[in-house]
Amino acid sequence: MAKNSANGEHQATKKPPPTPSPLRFSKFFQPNMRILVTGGAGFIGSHLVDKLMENEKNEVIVADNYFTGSKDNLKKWIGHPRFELIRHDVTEPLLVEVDQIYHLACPASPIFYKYNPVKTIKTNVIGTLNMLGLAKRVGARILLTSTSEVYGDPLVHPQPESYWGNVNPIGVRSCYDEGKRVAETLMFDYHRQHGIEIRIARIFNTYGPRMNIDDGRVVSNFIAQALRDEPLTVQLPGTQTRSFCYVSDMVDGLIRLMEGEHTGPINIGNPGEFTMIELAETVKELINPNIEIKMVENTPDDPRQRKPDITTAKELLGWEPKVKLRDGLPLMEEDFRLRLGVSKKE
Ligand SMILES: NC(=O)c1ccc[n+]([C@@H]2O[C@H](COP(=O)([O-])OP(=O)(O)OC[C@H]3O[C@@H](n4cnc5c(N)ncnc54)[C@H](O)[C@@H]3O)[C@@H](O)[C@H]2O)c1
Ligand SMILES: O=c1ccn([C@@H]2O[C@H](COP(=O)(O)OP(=O)(O)O[C@H]3OC[C@@H](O)[C@H](O)[C@H]3O)[C@@H](O)[C@H]2O)c(=O)[nH]1
Repeated sequence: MAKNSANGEHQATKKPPPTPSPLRFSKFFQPNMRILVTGGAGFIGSHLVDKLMENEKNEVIVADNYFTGSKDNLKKWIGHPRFELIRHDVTEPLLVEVDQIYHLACPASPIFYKYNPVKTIKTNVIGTLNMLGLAKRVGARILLTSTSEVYGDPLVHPQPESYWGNVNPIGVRSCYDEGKRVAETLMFDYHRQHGIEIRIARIFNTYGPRMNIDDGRVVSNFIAQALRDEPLTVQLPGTQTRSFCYVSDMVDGLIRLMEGEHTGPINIGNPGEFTMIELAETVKELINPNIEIKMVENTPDDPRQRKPDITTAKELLGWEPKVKLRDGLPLMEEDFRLRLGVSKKE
């Protein structure tokens, strides 16, 4: 068992970080916090950018290759003096002077991460190496958005951070879940070997406005299907469970982790657990009671259960989610209605 890693006990021999720019000590220059968000044009990333931009002391730089993200998600910030957007693939090195790095860049929906698995694993491994190299060079603190998928098809339920997981290393999901596991390893090796300040969030299924309409993940699929009067496609057996976190809660957890004193890994997710049949029934009840629920084939290695143990997040970050599924779904419905051009029937 890992020795309580969530308590930040992996301190090891620390080298001092590089000396900050002389401007940092200038009496006349009050520098802002310069923050890089990789994958900031995506779903969680763009909500994180919105929150970071609310603080006038923050300058935000987004680096994204637009594989699953879009400039549209950031349109309100383009042209803002504290905001910069760079088309950049994290598998290539990046040199920017920053104080913090939120490293999110990686396709997250299974249909997208399986589309080009070699690219997905390169994004996780080479992309994380590049961002760690940057953190080392400029002395930045770096937060990795890891995933509940590091627990694979978990044999321990709910999943605490101390659980090492049950992952198929050669399956069709491995490019993502093994990729994230290696990314976590790299984070800790840079921390132990080079004294880099790291933070690791293990994110559980997150949903909310701005998800791609055809993203392929279950909540966006069901809402889009309900609004298009199409059957809700529950993949067999339908008894598999997930725990869904609303995006504003997620962003709050990520910022607390970055600003706090603990390396993690820390689970960030909502412990409310639902079977996929229950989720379909809830969407049907809330959005379109006339819709059919259809059972369809599943894909290999689909985890049968998933629920975060968030004791660590509560204790170390003072964080817990506030938005219940029944309250979050209508907020997402509103956004999907606008984008699909489907108005509510009176
Ligand atoms: N949403 C979830 O339920 C969830 C759960 C666990 C972990 N995560 C993690 O959170 C992060 C964000 O997820 P999301 O749901 O917002 O996904 P998303 O697909 O909406 O966003 C990912 C962003 O990364 C960009 N990107 C992908 N590959 C890149 C590359 N090589 N270089 C630069 N940019 C690249 C995409 O264009 C996109 O803007 C990911 O790291 C994901 O693994 C998400
Ligand atoms: O239309 C659908 C889509 C999906 N599903 C089911 O819904 C469950 C959740 O599937 P999703 O594709 O939304 O997401 P998964 O939980 O499999 O993976 C996610 O996990 C955490 C993150 O790292 C990623 O966002 C993603 O990999 C699965 O059991 C899947 O079989 C359906 O029943 N119907």
